[in-house]
Amino acid sequence: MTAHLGLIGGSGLYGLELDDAEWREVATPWGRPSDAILTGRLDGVPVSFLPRHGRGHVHAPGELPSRANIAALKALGVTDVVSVSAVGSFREEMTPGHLVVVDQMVDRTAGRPASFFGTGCIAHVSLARPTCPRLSALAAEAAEAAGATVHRGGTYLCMEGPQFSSRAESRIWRDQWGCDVIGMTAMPEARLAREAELCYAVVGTVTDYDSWRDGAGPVDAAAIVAVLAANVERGRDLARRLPALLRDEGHPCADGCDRALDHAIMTAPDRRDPALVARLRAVAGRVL
Ligand SMILES: CSC[C@H]1O[C@H](OP(=O)(O)O)[C@H](O)[C@@H]1O
Ligand SMILES: Nc1ncnc2[nH]cnc12
Repeated sequence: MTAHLGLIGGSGLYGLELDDAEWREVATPWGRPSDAILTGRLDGVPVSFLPRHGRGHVHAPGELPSRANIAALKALGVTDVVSVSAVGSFREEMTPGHLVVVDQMVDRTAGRPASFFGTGCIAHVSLARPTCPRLSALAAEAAEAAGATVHRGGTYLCMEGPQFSSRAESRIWRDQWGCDVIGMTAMPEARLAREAELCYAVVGTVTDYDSWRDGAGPVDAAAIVAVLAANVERGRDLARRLPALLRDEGHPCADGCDRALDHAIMTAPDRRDPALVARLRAVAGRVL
C-alpha cells in the first residue's frame, strides 16, 4: 500500500504549504468534517491536512466531528494520521516549547461519539497501544530533525473541557494517575483511527504547566496561543520532513494498525443491520 500522510492540525495550526495544493470538501456517512481538507504532495507523497477546529477555530473540543474527520481522511486514501496538538505538561522537564510523542492515553471525555460501530454491527478493537509505535518513531525523528526537543513517550490525559482543570484535578492526574500531559482532543480520535485501521500518532506541543504547580498562576489561553505561535514554524518543518520518512517505511504496519479489524467484528453476518453496514463500508470495507 502506498503511504498517504494525514495531518490533523490542532490549535494554532490551520494551514500548510503543499505541492499541487487544493482544498477539498469531503462528505462522509457521519456528516462533514471540521473543514475542507487541504490535499497535495510533499516529496512526492500524498498529504491531506485537516484543521481540527476548522479555519478560524470554530469547533469546540467536545463538539468536534471526529467520526467525519477520520472517515474523510480514510476516504481520501490516508494510511497514517499524525495529530499535532497543544498540551499542558505535568512534568517539570517537559517544558513549554518541547514536543511529546504520546504513547499512552487516559480518556476522561464524556458523551462524545466514540465508535463507528454499534448495535447492528459491533466490533471490539484493541487499544492497548492507542498510538502506532512505528509512526510515532517517524514523527519523533522528523521533530528532532526540525530541531525540537522531543520526549519519546508520555501518557496523555484527554479531558472533556472546554474549561481547564482545577488544581485538585491537575494534581490527581499527575500524582495519582501518572499522566504526563493533558489535552482535550486526542480522544476519541485515537479510538476512531484504530477502528478505521489507520496508523495514528500524537505530537503534543507543550504550551503550559496546567494548574498543579505551587505558586504558579492558572492556565491562560492567551499564553497558550503565544507559545503555539512561537512554535508553529517548527510544526510545519516537522510536517515537511515526515512524508519522505514515511515513504521509506512502507506498509503493512509492523504493529498491525492496518489490520486492527481482522478479528474484531462480533455480530454474525446474518444479524447485521444493512443500513449500518452500508455506512461502515466507508471505514471498514476491507472486512465487510
Ligand atoms: C487553546 S488550548 C486548548 C485547546 O488546545 C488543544 O487543542 P488541539 O489538541 O486541537 O491542539 C486542547 O486539546 C484544547 O482543545
Ligand atoms: N493545560 C491544558 N489543559 C487542557 N488542554 C490543553 N491544551 C493546552 N494546554 C492544555
